[in-house]
Amino acid sequence: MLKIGLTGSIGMGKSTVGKLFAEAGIPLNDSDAVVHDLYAGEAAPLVNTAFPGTMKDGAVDRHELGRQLALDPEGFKRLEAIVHPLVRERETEFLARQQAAGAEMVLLDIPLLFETGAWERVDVIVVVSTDPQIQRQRVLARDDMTEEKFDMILSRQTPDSEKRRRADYLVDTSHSIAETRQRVLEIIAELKMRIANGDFRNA
Ligand SMILES: CC(C)(COP(=O)(O)OP(=O)(O)OC[C@H]1O[C@@H](n2cnc3c(N)ncnc32)[C@H](O)[C@@H]1O)[C@@H](O)C(=O)NCCC(=O)NCCS
Ligand SMILES: Nc1ncnc2c1ncn2[C@@H]1O[C@H](COP(=O)(O)OP(=O)(O)OP(=O)(O)O)[C@@H](O)[C@H]1O
Repeated sequence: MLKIGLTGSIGMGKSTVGKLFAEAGIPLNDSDAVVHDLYAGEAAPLVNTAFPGTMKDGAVDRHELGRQLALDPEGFKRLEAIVHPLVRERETEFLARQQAAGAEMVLLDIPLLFETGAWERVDVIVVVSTDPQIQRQRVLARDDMTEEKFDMILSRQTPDSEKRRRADYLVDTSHSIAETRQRVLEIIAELKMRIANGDFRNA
């Protein structure tokens, strides 16, 4: 089973591209979605112990957590020590399920693919990118986003230039969704060909 790692900096279009792979029939594990799910229950008491006042009705209040982290960015280390092992467990379960189902390839959407060393456990790296102006425009258009928060998140992520350099495949999201979908289908077709050619030792 081929493991494709999907990554990209904030606002580059990673989630959108992940969905396009899923629509094309590739099983997807979305780490940001897993975090959302964990915050809705399982992880909430743990996060609240480390960051008092961040639990509301049994779930993590992301706005309050984001506010506390903006005041103390060092807190990310404590938060990641709680969240990342749980995310990793869910990923392992996903892979076991897909392997049992006989999937030919799967997509792991991991925003921090390079930062956490996850790149070492995937077979192929797909990086989603666009130019910095489009990225900034997209992100600042979101509710609950400020220049400060955007800059803080960017500063915690591997630079786009390095991501592009380390990519096996690049998806440029500067144009229409239709063009992006074409690119995704092209990558899938090429990977299927490479699997058939025996290019990957794990697939
Ligand atoms: C800081 C939090 C509360 C902000 O929540 P919010 O809903 O406002 O933003 P969202 O989760 O959609 O993330 C916005 C962007 O920041 C990126 N991001 C999230 N966490 C991190 C991090 N620890 N380091 C760098 N970038 C991060 C996301 O990939 C995305 O590009 C939230 O992102 C969080 O709890 N992060 C810690 C968990 C984590 O490390 N997630 C990364 C994927 S496993
Ligand atoms: N060709 C395109 N491909 C992908 N996204 C596009 C494209 N054109 C416009 N967009 C828009 O750009 C935004 C990208 O958001 P998306 O949530 O996919 O980014 P992300 O990289 O996953 O962000 P984050 O890292 O914050 O989770 C969406 O609003 C999407 O509709």
